[in-house]
Amino acid sequence: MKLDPFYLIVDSAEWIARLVPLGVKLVQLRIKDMEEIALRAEISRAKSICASAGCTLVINDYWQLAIEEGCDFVHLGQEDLAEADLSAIRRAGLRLGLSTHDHSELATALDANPDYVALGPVYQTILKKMRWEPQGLERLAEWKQCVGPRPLVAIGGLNPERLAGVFRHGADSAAVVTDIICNADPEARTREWLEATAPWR
Ligand SMILES: Cc1ncc(COP(=O)(O)OP(=O)(O)O)c(N)n1
Ligand SMILES: Cc1nc(C(=O)O)sc1CCOP(=O)(O)O
Ligand SMILES: [Mg+2]
Repeated sequence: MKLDPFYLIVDSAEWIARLVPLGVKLVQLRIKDMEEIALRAEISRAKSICASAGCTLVINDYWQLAIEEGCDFVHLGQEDLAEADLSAIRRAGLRLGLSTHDHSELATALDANPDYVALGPVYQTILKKMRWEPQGLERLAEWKQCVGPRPLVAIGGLNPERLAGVFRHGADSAAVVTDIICNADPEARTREWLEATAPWR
Protein backbone atom coordinates (compact mmCIF):
# COMPACT_ATOMS: atom_id res chain seq x y z
CA MET A 1 0.00 0.00 0.00
CA LYS A 2 1.25 3.49 -0.84
CA LEU A 3 0.41 6.46 1.39
CA ASP A 4 0.40 10.02 0.20
CA PRO A 5 3.54 11.81 1.50
CA PHE A 6 1.40 14.60 3.04
CA TYR A 7 -0.72 13.37 5.95
CA LEU A 8 -2.88 16.13 7.37
CA ILE A 9 -4.38 15.72 10.85
CA VAL A 10 -7.28 17.93 11.97
CA ASP A 11 -9.86 17.98 14.73
CA SER A 12 -13.06 18.74 12.83
CA ALA A 13 -14.95 18.11 9.63
CA GLU A 14 -14.93 21.88 9.15
CA TRP A 15 -11.13 21.81 8.76
CA ILE A 16 -11.55 18.98 6.28
CA ALA A 17 -14.07 21.06 4.32
CA ARG A 18 -11.57 23.96 4.23
CA LEU A 19 -8.37 22.13 3.42
CA VAL A 20 -9.08 18.85 1.62
CA PRO A 21 -10.47 20.51 -1.55
CA LEU A 22 -7.06 22.17 -2.00
CA GLY A 23 -5.69 18.78 -3.03
CA VAL A 24 -5.01 16.93 0.23
CA LYS A 25 -5.16 13.15 -0.39
CA LEU A 26 -4.69 11.76 3.12
CA VAL A 27 -6.36 13.21 6.21
CA GLN A 28 -6.96 12.04 9.76
CA LEU A 29 -9.93 13.15 11.82
CA ARG A 30 -8.54 13.36 15.36
CA ILE A 31 -11.26 14.50 17.74
CA LYS A 32 -10.94 14.38 21.51
CA ASP A 33 -13.74 14.84 24.02
CA MET A 34 -16.92 14.95 22.00
CA GLU A 35 -20.17 13.16 22.72
CA GLU A 36 -21.18 10.35 20.43
CA ILE A 37 -23.97 11.96 18.43
CA ALA A 38 -21.80 14.93 17.49
CA LEU A 39 -18.87 12.63 16.80
CA ARG A 40 -20.92 10.55 14.40
CA ALA A 41 -22.02 13.70 12.58
CA GLU A 42 -18.38 14.83 12.26
CA ILE A 43 -17.32 11.45 10.92
CA SER A 44 -20.20 11.32 8.47
CA ARG A 45 -19.49 14.83 7.13
CA ALA A 46 -15.76 14.15 6.88
CA LYS A 47 -16.46 10.93 5.03
CA SER A 48 -18.66 12.59 2.46
CA ILE A 49 -16.19 15.46 1.80
CA CYS A 50 -13.31 13.01 1.44
CA ALA A 51 -15.28 10.75 -0.90
CA SER A 52 -16.01 13.71 -3.20
CA ALA A 53 -12.39 14.84 -3.14
CA GLY A 54 -10.80 11.40 -3.62
CA CYS A 55 -9.06 11.78 -0.26
CA THR A 56 -8.35 8.88 2.10
CA LEU A 57 -9.95 9.48 5.51
CA VAL A 58 -8.40 7.97 8.64
CA ILE A 59 -10.41 8.01 11.87
CA ASN A 60 -8.34 8.37 15.02
CA ASP A 61 -9.23 6.33 18.13
CA TYR A 62 -12.90 5.60 17.44
CA TRP A 63 -12.64 2.29 15.64
CA GLN A 64 -16.17 1.15 16.55
CA LEU A 65 -17.72 4.32 15.20
CA ALA A 66 -15.50 4.05 12.14
CA ILE A 67 -16.92 0.58 11.46
CA GLU A 68 -20.50 1.67 12.10
CA GLU A 69 -20.16 4.75 9.89
CA GLY A 70 -18.66 2.72 7.03
CA CYS A 71 -15.18 4.23 7.12
CA ASP A 72 -12.21 2.25 5.89
CA PHE A 73 -9.13 3.38 7.81
CA VAL A 74 -8.40 3.85 11.52
CA HIS A 75 -5.39 5.03 13.48
CA LEU A 76 -4.78 3.63 16.95
CA GLY A 77 -2.19 4.35 19.61
CA GLN A 78 -0.86 1.62 21.86
CA GLU A 79 -3.44 2.20 24.60
CA ASP A 80 -6.19 2.23 21.96
CA LEU A 81 -4.82 -0.98 20.47
CA ALA A 82 -4.79 -2.74 23.85
CA GLU A 83 -8.56 -2.21 24.11
CA ALA A 84 -9.49 -2.67 20.48
CA ASP A 85 -10.98 -5.75 18.84
CA LEU A 86 -8.51 -6.30 16.02
CA SER A 87 -10.54 -9.13 14.52
CA ALA A 88 -13.60 -6.90 14.32
CA ILE A 89 -11.52 -4.18 12.66
CA ARG A 90 -10.15 -6.63 10.10
CA ARG A 91 -13.52 -8.31 9.55
CA ALA A 92 -14.97 -4.91 8.71
CA GLY A 93 -12.21 -4.47 6.11
CA LEU A 94 -10.66 -1.46 7.80
CA ARG A 95 -7.04 -0.57 7.22
CA LEU A 96 -5.08 0.12 10.37
CA GLY A 97 -2.30 2.55 11.24
CA LEU A 98 -0.48 2.25 14.57
CA SER A 99 1.61 4.65 16.68
CA THR A 100 5.01 3.65 18.00
CA HIS A 101 7.45 5.48 20.25
CA ASP A 102 9.97 2.83 21.29
CA HIS A 103 11.17 -0.68 20.48
CA SER A 104 8.67 -2.42 22.68
CA GLU A 105 5.78 -0.53 21.07
CA LEU A 106 7.21 -1.34 17.65
CA ALA A 107 7.20 -5.05 18.47
CA THR A 108 3.59 -4.83 19.68
CA ALA A 109 2.61 -2.90 16.58
CA LEU A 110 4.25 -5.33 14.15
CA ASP A 111 2.48 -8.24 15.86
CA ALA A 112 -0.79 -6.61 14.82
CA ASN A 113 0.32 -6.48 11.17
CA PRO A 114 -0.72 -2.87 10.57
CA ASP A 115 -1.05 -1.15 7.20
CA TYR A 116 1.34 1.56 8.33
CA VAL A 117 3.52 2.31 11.33
CA ALA A 118 3.91 5.84 12.70
CA LEU A 119 6.98 6.95 14.62
CA GLY A 120 6.93 10.05 16.78
CA PRO A 121 7.62 12.56 17.98
CA VAL A 122 10.38 13.00 15.39
CA TYR A 123 10.82 16.58 16.58
CA GLN A 124 9.41 18.31 19.66
CA THR A 125 5.67 18.79 19.38
CA ILE A 126 3.60 21.52 21.00
CA LEU A 127 0.30 19.72 20.38
CA LYS A 128 0.39 17.44 23.37
CA LYS A 129 2.62 16.51 26.25
CA MET A 130 4.61 13.40 25.45
CA ARG A 131 6.62 10.95 27.52
CA TRP A 132 9.24 10.59 24.79
CA GLU A 133 12.10 12.84 23.82
CA PRO A 134 12.25 13.72 20.12
CA GLN A 135 13.24 10.60 18.21
CA GLY A 136 15.45 12.26 15.59
CA LEU A 137 16.14 11.29 12.02
CA GLU A 138 18.45 8.34 12.67
CA ARG A 139 15.66 6.64 14.60
CA LEU A 140 13.43 7.01 11.55
CA ALA A 141 16.05 5.29 9.41
CA GLU A 142 16.25 2.48 11.98
CA TRP A 143 12.44 2.09 11.97
CA LYS A 144 12.44 1.92 8.19
CA GLN A 145 14.65 -1.17 8.39
CA CYS A 146 12.22 -2.80 10.83
CA VAL A 147 8.79 -2.12 9.34
CA GLY A 148 9.28 -4.09 6.13
CA PRO A 149 7.27 -3.14 3.07
CA ARG A 150 4.58 -1.25 4.97
CA PRO A 151 4.70 2.56 4.90
CA LEU A 152 6.39 4.51 7.69
CA VAL A 153 4.73 7.73 8.87
CA ALA A 154 6.79 10.44 10.58
CA ILE A 155 4.95 12.67 13.06
CA GLY A 156 5.81 15.41 15.53
CA GLY A 157 7.07 18.95 14.99
CA LEU A 158 7.15 18.72 11.21
CA ASN A 159 7.19 21.67 8.84
CA PRO A 160 8.08 22.07 5.16
CA GLU A 161 11.75 22.75 5.97
CA ARG A 162 12.04 19.40 7.76
CA LEU A 163 10.44 17.29 5.04
CA ALA A 164 13.52 16.52 2.94
CA GLY A 165 15.24 15.15 6.05
CA VAL A 166 12.41 12.87 7.09
CA PHE A 167 11.92 11.46 3.59
CA ARG A 168 15.66 10.97 3.12
CA HIS A 169 15.68 8.98 6.36
CA GLY A 170 12.96 6.58 5.25
CA ALA A 171 9.60 8.17 6.00
CA ASP A 172 6.96 7.52 3.36
CA SER A 173 4.53 10.07 4.72
CA ALA A 174 4.80 13.13 6.97
CA ALA A 175 1.93 13.86 9.39
CA VAL A 176 1.22 17.36 10.63
CA VAL A 177 -1.15 19.25 12.89
CA THR A 178 -0.01 22.60 14.28
CA ASP A 179 2.24 23.78 11.46
CA ILE A 180 -0.94 24.03 9.40
CA ILE A 181 -3.83 24.71 11.72
CA CYS A 182 -1.94 27.27 13.84
CA ASN A 183 -0.58 29.07 10.79
CA ALA A 184 -1.94 32.55 10.10
CA ASP A 185 -3.02 31.29 6.67
CA PRO A 186 -3.79 27.55 6.87
CA GLU A 187 -4.84 27.35 3.21
CA ALA A 188 -1.58 28.90 1.99
CA ARG A 189 0.42 26.64 4.34
CA THR A 190 -1.46 23.59 3.03
CA ARG A 191 -0.48 24.60 -0.52
CA GLU A 192 3.14 24.89 0.65
CA TRP A 193 2.96 21.38 2.07
CA LEU A 194 1.42 20.03 -1.14
CA GLU A 195 4.21 21.58 -3.16
CA ALA A 196 6.96 20.55 -0.74
CA THR A 197 5.78 16.92 -0.75
CA ALA A 198 5.24 16.74 -4.54
CA PRO A 199 8.66 15.16 -5.26
CA TRP A 200 7.69 12.17 -3.08
CA ARG A 201 4.17 11.75 -4.45
C1 LIG B 1 -0.25 9.36 12.14
C2 LIG B 1 -0.41 9.40 13.62
N1 LIG B 1 0.62 9.03 14.39
C3 LIG B 1 0.48 9.04 15.72
C4 LIG B 1 -0.72 9.43 16.31
C5 LIG B 1 -0.89 9.41 17.81
O1 LIG B 1 -1.84 8.43 18.19
P1 LIG B 1 -2.03 8.14 19.76
O2 LIG B 1 -0.71 7.73 20.31
O3 LIG B 1 -3.16 7.23 19.96
O4 LIG B 1 -2.40 9.56 20.36
P2 LIG B 1 -3.69 10.43 20.01
O5 LIG B 1 -3.49 11.01 18.66
O6 LIG B 1 -4.91 9.56 20.05
O7 LIG B 1 -3.68 11.48 21.07
C6 LIG B 1 -1.75 9.81 15.46
N2 LIG B 1 -2.94 10.21 15.94
N3 LIG B 1 -1.59 9.77 14.13
C1 LIG C 1 -0.83 13.46 17.77
C2 LIG C 1 0.61 13.22 17.85
N1 LIG C 1 1.12 11.96 18.08
C3 LIG C 1 2.45 11.98 18.15
C4 LIG C 1 3.25 10.79 18.41
O1 LIG C 1 4.48 10.90 18.55
O2 LIG C 1 2.65 9.73 18.49
S1 LIG C 1 3.13 13.50 17.91
C5 LIG C 1 1.59 14.17 17.73
C6 LIG C 1 1.38 15.61 17.49
C7 LIG C 1 1.70 16.04 16.08
O3 LIG C 1 1.38 17.39 15.98
P1 LIG C 1 2.37 18.46 15.41
O4 LIG C 1 2.49 18.22 13.94
O5 LIG C 1 1.65 19.74 15.70
O6 LIG C 1 3.66 18.36 16.15
MG1 LIG D 1 -5.16 7.49 20.17
